[in-house]
Amino acid sequence: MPATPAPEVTHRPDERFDEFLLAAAATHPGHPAVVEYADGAERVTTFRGLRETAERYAAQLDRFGLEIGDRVMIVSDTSAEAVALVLACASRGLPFVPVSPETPAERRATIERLAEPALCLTADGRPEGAVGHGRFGGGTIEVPQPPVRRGGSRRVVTPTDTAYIIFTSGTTGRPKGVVMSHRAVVAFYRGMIAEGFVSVGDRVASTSPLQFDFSLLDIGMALGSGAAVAPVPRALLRWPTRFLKVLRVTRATHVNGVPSIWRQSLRHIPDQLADLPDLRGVLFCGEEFPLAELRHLQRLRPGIRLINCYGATESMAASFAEVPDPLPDDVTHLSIGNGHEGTDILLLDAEGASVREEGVVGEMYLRSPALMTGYWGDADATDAVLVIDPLEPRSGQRLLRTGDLAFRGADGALRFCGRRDSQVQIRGNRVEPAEVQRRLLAHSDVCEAAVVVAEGPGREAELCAFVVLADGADGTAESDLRAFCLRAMPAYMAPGVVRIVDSLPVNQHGKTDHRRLLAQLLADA
Ligand SMILES: Nc1ncnc2c1ncn2[C@@H]1O[C@H](COS(=O)(=O)NC(=O)C[C@H](N)c2ccccc2)[C@@H](O)[C@H]1O
Repeated sequence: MPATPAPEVTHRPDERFDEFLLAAAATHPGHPAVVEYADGAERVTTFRGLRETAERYAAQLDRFGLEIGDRVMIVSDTSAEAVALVLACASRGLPFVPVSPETPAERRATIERLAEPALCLTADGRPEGAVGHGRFGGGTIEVPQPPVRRGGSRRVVTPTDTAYIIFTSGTTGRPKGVVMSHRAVVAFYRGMIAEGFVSVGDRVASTSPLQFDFSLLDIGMALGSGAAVAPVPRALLRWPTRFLKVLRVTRATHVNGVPSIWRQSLRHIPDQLADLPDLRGVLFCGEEFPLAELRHLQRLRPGIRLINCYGATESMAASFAEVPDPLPDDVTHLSIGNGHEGTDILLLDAEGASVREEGVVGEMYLRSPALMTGYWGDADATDAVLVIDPLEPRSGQRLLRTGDLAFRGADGALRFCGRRDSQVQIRGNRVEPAEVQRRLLAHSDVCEAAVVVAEGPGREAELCAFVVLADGADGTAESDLRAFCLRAMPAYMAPGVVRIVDSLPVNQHGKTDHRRLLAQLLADA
């Protein structure tokens, strides 16, 4: 008798963010919703427990008489309590603004100045003095100096109201607040759930900080499917043996994260990675996964499902593409697909005309119901990226101009090939640093590479490469790597500087930190 498929979760149209995430509480109340790692053991919060805690927090929030649209800043990593508070805020139409506890005080103050939250709640017991500052935990909220009630005119929360604001780095140094409505997030969640990555009973390990929308993807992917999210404690993530222990103890069936989270395990404890009993899916995003590392992961975990998720915070994400297993040796670029269900990614040339030919590079524009409302308090920056449909301007429809370059493969699917704004002219020739990085990664002795552009007044732009060699490849010199590039690309594309280093710095989101590499270069100049 074939096993009857586990009954999936039923959703209804235009659910609020919290209604979407708690839908499974109606059909699977006793199932795990959040599985935390606590002192070597798992601590389970069921969907019923999560809903009850969210209701307690909502009742606590009601005491402050806030108005729909008032912001609540939440300073916490992902946890059952933080997810419950996020759900409570969403149920009252209070946009949450997640900030990591390790955020430097100055940046947190900047975000607070921009967002002007009515409440700023931290997870730990630190008593906060300022008005509206307080703490949350165990279903209670304590604010020594509550905000002044301002009364208001709003009546009900609508799908176009703001669910959250994520502050991400802005090129001008001023953080940009990405405003996401209930409708946009739930539209994205529906598109993602339709891909069928996880199902009831699965456990999705989440490795991104709550302030990074990747964590919100993990929470939506898990809870929206009736599965559990298993937050990996930030302090353990950087130790491969502890990271894998968390995955083992929480019985993670799926792990979501940026590519760099796998680097140390692949290098130093591949056998432990091979032995994890429950792992059957990995979703990665945020930057390209070095292909040698990806192939290594496939060899260690035969049959594992690898998903390349592409997208920007302005739409949470945009596409999912399965990595072929095994990844053919001649593949140099991973497919990012053509947009998840309900979206379409256009490829346009500099004149705004569609690019259809295979292999021709264009810029991606995203047509989607999951687009952000705009940047918080910055209409000009919003208009620069939410542009009128270039194919039909009369409609007034807005598309996200991604700033990302791609080309179509023989299968018609898109391949990411760098950022428009990272292109540089070297001796009059256009160069995409990502292409030089990819060439270096193709060297069998190279396991990590990054290419930055050193430029300044009165000096030629110069490509500088930072390379981490694979274990045992000590004989390879910088000159060998430069010669390797020259064998496949014109001289102006070969990096003028090649630095062999022990590791590459990553930023707070786990992505290669190009700014730090540049600073290193300038400091040594
Ligand atoms: N799979 C990729 N290959 C290659 N370059 C990529 C890729 N995913 C992004 N990127 C790059 O990262 C940029 C977006 O950076 S971001 O705004 O900080 N957001 C993120 O990185 C995370 C993103 N919001 C997200 C969250 C949750 C799931 C998926 C994606 C994109 O515009 C791309 O340039």
